[in-house]
Amino acid sequence: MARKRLPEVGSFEVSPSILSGDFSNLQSEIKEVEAAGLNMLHLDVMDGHFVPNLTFGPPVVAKMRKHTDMVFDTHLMITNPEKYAKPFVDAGSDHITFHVEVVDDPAEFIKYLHGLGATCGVTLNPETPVETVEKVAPLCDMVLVMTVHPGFSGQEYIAAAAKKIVTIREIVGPNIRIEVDGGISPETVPEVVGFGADTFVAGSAVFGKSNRAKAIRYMLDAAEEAKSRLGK
Ligand SMILES: O=C(CO)[C@@H](O)[C@H](O)COP(=O)(O)O
Ligand SMILES: [Fe+2]
Repeated sequence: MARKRLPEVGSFEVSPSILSGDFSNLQSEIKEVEAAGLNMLHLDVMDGHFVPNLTFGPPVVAKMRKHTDMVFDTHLMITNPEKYAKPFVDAGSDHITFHVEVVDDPAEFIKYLHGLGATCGVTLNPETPVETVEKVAPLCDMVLVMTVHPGFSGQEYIAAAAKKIVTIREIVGPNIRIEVDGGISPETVPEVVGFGADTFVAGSAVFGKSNRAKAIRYMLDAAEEAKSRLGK
């Protein structure tokens, strides 16, 4: 089967974060969410410098790549994304999200990522003003809004940070995905759908549950219900 690409806008997508999965059993964790019909897998890359935690690098991505055609939605929480983007793409990352806080020329970097054949996204920490992504968000394929301080799964959703989605939706219009990451669950999904998000990263709310297919269904149902209720 051909490798998937970031889905066009028009659908709600759950991108389950493998950070909450069982790292000793990656193959079966991936198969379970793929069998539930998901298109994307969220890979949280941490360097112990930009964030106070460490996860994995390109060799692990290459091993995971052998087991799935899902879009590898790679969230680089690292100080030097310019240095490591290509090794991740070579290892099988389809989509690269970088933090605006650590890139000097985001527009140039977006051009570079597209040149590597990847789709790309910019993201910003909860305390980073939305103005920092104003110029470059429209150049991306998806914008990621952090609703926790990056570094760990299982943290509480920060509603004040989620409100930035409204402004970002105004900036990018309807044709670019807005992904939200941190504390996303069937309880918080309705609010972010109301703000304009369509792509939901979920660690604890998917891999933290024993029945992952059911957890994913709850999340997508909550999004669809919010959409009809709000007439979106
Ligand atoms: O980027 C991060 C954390 O830095 C996230 O992707 C988390 O892994 C999401 O986990 P939950 O908040 O959904 O448990
Ligand atoms: Fe993430």
